[in-house]
Amino acid sequence: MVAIPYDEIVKAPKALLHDHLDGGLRPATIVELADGIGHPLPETDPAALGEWFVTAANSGSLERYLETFAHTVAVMQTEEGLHRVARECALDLAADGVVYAEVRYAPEQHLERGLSLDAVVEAVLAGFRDGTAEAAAAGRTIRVGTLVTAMRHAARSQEIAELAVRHRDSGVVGFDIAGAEAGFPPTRHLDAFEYLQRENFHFTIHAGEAFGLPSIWQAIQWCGADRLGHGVRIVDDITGESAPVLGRLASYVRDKRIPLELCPSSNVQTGAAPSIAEHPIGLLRDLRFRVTVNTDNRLMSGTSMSREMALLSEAFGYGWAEMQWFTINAMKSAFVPFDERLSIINEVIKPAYSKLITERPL
Ligand SMILES: O=c1[nH]cnc2c1ncn2[C@H]1C[C@H](O)[C@@H](CO)O1
Ligand SMILES: [Zn+2]
Repeated sequence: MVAIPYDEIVKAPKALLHDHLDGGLRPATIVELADGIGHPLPETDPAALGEWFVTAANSGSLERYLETFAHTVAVMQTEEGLHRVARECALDLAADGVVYAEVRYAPEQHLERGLSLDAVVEAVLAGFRDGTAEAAAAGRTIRVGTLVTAMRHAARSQEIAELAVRHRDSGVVGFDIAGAEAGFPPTRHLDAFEYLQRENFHFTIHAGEAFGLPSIWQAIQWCGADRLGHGVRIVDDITGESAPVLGRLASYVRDKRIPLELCPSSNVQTGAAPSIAEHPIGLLRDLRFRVTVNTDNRLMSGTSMSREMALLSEAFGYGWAEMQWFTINAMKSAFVPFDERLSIINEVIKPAYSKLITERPL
């Protein structure tokens, strides 16, 4: 089985739908910003801090994995901090060959030093605009859309949904709920989802990661989610080894082409999958669910979009055709308008992959 070399994956265009802004900081930036505000860190050497995040997040439990965010959220409490983190995020994704990204974060977690919700959103949007412009000037075109997240254990989702809609014309392309899943079903936030539907807005819901089918069912059938954040436990509704049989929910998800935002490394860390090689992405792709590949938290997983693709290529023997399929699936499922999606597919993704397939068949 031949895997695509990592360096070549970096050069190929990739689309990313599920990446947390507060899960993707550069370790050196955390050290500098933490120093400026007197926030104590477990490690002060950037390389050691990067390793600390990955080790601490390797807990096998979503709840413990989420505890590591205390150190990133702490340094994202000022306009300068938020702007810097967003700018660097756009630059890092562009350098990794990501041409389209939706990056999410929860504004309600960034109010500790007196910022308003709107000020948080504006600082992040400005950071993305500046990072995107710098990347373009260096010859790397990336489009970054923001998803505004509400925390599922809190009770601010209606307010956060309204915040997202208020900024829809300046870069916020969707809404999400995140945080611990068990005990916090998506239906707690039904008012917010119904409001978003009335506003013709888009949303995804973290579901089917640390909790199973009931969470996915509620996200889709009660809340009307456009996509599933993770959704990996949909495999619990698929039986039969040699000839898979889909239950009613799995059939519905596949029939309706509901996008699954799968995050292989993150799923291994939180215990949602035993290993990359045994990750349900193999089965779900074979069954032609609308599978997309994502990073979730680049810092906590020590990963990147290229690394996730490389791991899958090694584990499943995926070549350019599969990588193009994942990338087009993501672009088809993006929350930006149809014409923008189509132009990235037809003018950026397809030409690049046909060149790769011809010049370097893999
Ligand atoms: O994979 C995840 N599942 C649930 N919640 C998550 C995941 N990754 C990050 N979060 C949380 C922690 C962040 O502080 C928050 C907003 O980005 O979302
Ligand atoms: Zn996530």
